[in-house]
Order: sequence, then C-alpha cells, then structure tokens
Amino acid sequence: MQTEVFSELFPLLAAANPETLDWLLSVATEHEYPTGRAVLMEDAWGNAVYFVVSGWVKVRRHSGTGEDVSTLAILGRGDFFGEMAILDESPRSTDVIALSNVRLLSISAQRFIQTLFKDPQLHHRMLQLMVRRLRQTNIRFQLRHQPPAIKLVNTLSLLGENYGDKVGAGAEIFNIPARDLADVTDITVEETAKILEKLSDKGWLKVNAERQVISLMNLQQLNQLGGKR
Ligand SMILES: Nc1ncnc2c1ncn2[C@@H]1O[C@@H]2COP(=O)(O)O[C@H]2[C@H]1O
Repeated sequence: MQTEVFSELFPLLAAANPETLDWLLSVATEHEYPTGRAVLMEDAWGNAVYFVVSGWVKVRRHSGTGEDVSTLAILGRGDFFGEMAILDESPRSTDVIALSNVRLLSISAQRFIQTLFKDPQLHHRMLQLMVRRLRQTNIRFQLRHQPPAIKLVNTLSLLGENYGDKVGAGAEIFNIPARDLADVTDITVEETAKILEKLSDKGWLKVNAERQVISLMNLQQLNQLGGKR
C-alpha cells in the first residue's frame, strides 16, 4: 500500500506527518480473516492495534455470567480497534469478530505507542476519534429505552456518517448482515425488517436485498431523527 492511500483510507493517520506514515507502513503486518472468525478475544492480553482495510467487524461483550452477548459497535473500512488494551495496559475489553471477510493491518503496541509520543498531531487525532466514539456510545445509551425505529435510525445514521460511500446528499452502506444490524441496534430482526420497509416507503432509504446495500437518501433527516445534532 502506498503512503498516500494509507493516509487517505484511515482518518487517524491523515493527521500524521509523512515520516511517521512511511515508518508505520513499513512496520505494519497484513492479515485476512474469514466471516465469523475472532480477531480479538475479550479478556485476552493483546499487543497490537488494528486498522480495517476492507470488510466489517463487530465489537461484542459478554455478560458477567458469560451467557449473554451484546454487540456494542460495528466497525468498517478506515477504522481502528485494539487501542484500549494497549493504552491502559489491560486485557482486551471486548471480542472483535469478523462480520465479513476482512482485511486488516496491525501495528505492534510498542511501535504504536512510540509513534504517539513522537507525533503530537497523531496523538491529538487519536484522542479526537476516541472522544467521537464516546459521544456515539452516549447517544446510544440515551436511546436505549426509545422505540425500535428511533434506535435503528440512529444506527443507520452513524453507519452512514462513519462508513457510507457518499452518494449526493445520502450515503450507501454495503453488506451488513441483517442479524448484525439488529444486534447492534438491540432490536429483533423482524423489527428491523419492518422499520426498513417503512423508511423505504417514506423514501428516506432504499434497500437492495440482492446486493445487500442500504442507500440512505436523506442522511440529514435521519441524523435529526436518530438523536444527533
Ligand atoms: N463501544 C465501543 N465502540 C467502538 N469500539 C469499541 C467499543 N468498545 C471497545 N471497542 C474496540 O474493541 C476493542 C477490543 O480490544 P481493546 O479493548 O484493546 O480495544 C477495543 C476498542 O478498540
């Protein structure tokens, strides 16, 4: 991968200086995981941070008894994960599971931390992106008792904003399995299908089940409904 592609693909790295980028790229290792494979396991010790080159992963956590799992987030192309255990030197906070075939780059903890100390812009950008995640988590927490439609609209608007391929005023989200869309929203698959149909009737999105694409036609309106300002 070329340095410019590397910095364009990853918002975290767009802020890094060119020497940092060249160095990071030279020490990064490529990985491919098939659908369903665990990339990280909750409570395991970890020594690398990961960048998603293509595909989707889900972030999920087990309950205290280990019986229940909740999906906390879906991360995709351009995102990073695995930074928490590295920064606070604790075990992994969650599982990270491949939702599709996924291509990743990893950078060892030691090298990544070394780079953060050397490059203040990168350091600052990392904090900004972690704050953004916290804001998104706060909104989801606030919406937990809201009707399923509000929760799903929030999920869609987050995915559209974070990962959508922009198309005019809207965005397209590709290939997220319906089961995982429902899980991350904390509603049922049946509720998800009904709400998608209603939103589609209103013209706010289009679902192409064959190509597994959801096109968000009015991202601004979805953002407002989903609780974002
Ligand atoms: N609420 C969340 N939203 C998005 N990503 C998360 C969330 N919780 C954990 N993660 C990511 O999942 C990773 C699991 O391993 P780490 O704890 O090292 O780092 C974690 C974060 O990168």
